[in-house]
Amino acid sequence: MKFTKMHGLGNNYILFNQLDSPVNVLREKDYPELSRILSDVNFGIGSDGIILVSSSEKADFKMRIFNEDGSEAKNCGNGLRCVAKFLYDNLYTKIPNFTIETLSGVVWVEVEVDKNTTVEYVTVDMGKPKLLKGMIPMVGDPFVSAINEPYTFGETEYKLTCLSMGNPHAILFSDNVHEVPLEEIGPIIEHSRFFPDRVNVGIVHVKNRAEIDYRVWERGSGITMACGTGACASVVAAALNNLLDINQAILVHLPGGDLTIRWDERGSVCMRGKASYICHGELDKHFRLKEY
Ligand SMILES: N[C@@H](CCC[C@H](N)C(=O)O)C(=O)O
Repeated sequence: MKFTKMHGLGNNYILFNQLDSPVNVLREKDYPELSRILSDVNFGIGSDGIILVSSSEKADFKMRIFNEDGSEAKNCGNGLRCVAKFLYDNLYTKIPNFTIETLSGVVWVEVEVDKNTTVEYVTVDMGKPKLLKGMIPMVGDPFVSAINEPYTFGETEYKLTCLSMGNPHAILFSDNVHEVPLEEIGPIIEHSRFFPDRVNVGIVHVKNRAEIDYRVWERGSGITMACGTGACASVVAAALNNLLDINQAILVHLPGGDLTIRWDERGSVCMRGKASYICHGELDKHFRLKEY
C-alpha cells in the first residue's frame, strides 16, 4: 500500500490513492484502526489522520477523512487542498478546476501552479455555513443559532458562537489566542453534553476588521497547526458578531501559516491557501512501514 504524507499549513495527513487499484486491499472496517495506528507519532508514522482519495459518482473525485482517533469526519479544508494538489500534480486531471465529493457534499476546487508547474495554491468553495443548532448539531432549539451564547464548563463560562462547515465548530473570542488554555478546555468542550457529535474548538482574536488569529483543538485529533474548516468557521463567527467586514478577503493567521477566507453572507465561504508534500512511502500488510 503506497501512501503520500502531505500537509496544509502543518495540518498533516497520510493520503491513500484508491484511484488506480480496482481491488481495494483495505476493508471499510480497517480505516479507523489504520488511522489510529499510522497517526501515532511514537509507534506509527505520525499524523493528524488519514485521507482516502477515490472515484466518485457525483463529482470528479471523492475524499474521505479519518481523524487521529479513528473517527470519520465529513469535511476537511486542509485535506481538500492537499487532495487537489495531489490530483493535479499527478495528472489525474489536466483541468485546473474540478469537483471533489466529501461526506458533507460536493465542493469545487481551483489550483494555481508555480513556475515548476506544480500546484502552489488551492482555492476551495467550502459551501454555505450551517448556522442552526439542529444542523451543527448542538442541544437546544434546533431552529435558532448560537451566536455569542454563554455556556458553562465546570466553574468557567465561555461565550460560544457555533456553526457547521460540514463539521461542527465552536468558536470563542479572546484578546490573545494563547491566553486561553486550549489544551485544557478543548477536550472539555469537545466532549461536553452540548454537542452530541462532539465539536472542534477554536479561539479567535480579531486583530482588525480584515485579519484574525486562530488556534484550534480538533475533534478526534487534539491541537493541530491549522484547520481549514475551522478558519472558515472563525471568519463566519466573527462576521456574525459584527467584528469583521465581510465580502472581502480576510487574512487568517494559524500556527502553521496563513489562509485567506472570503464569505459573501448570501453564499459560500471560499478558502485559499497552500498545500505541500512531506514524503512518500509504502506499508506492508501489517500496516508497518516497508523498509528498502
Ligand atoms: N483539519 C481539518 C478538519 C478535520 C476534521 C475535524 N477534526 C472533525 O472531526 O470535524 C480541516 O482542515 O478542516
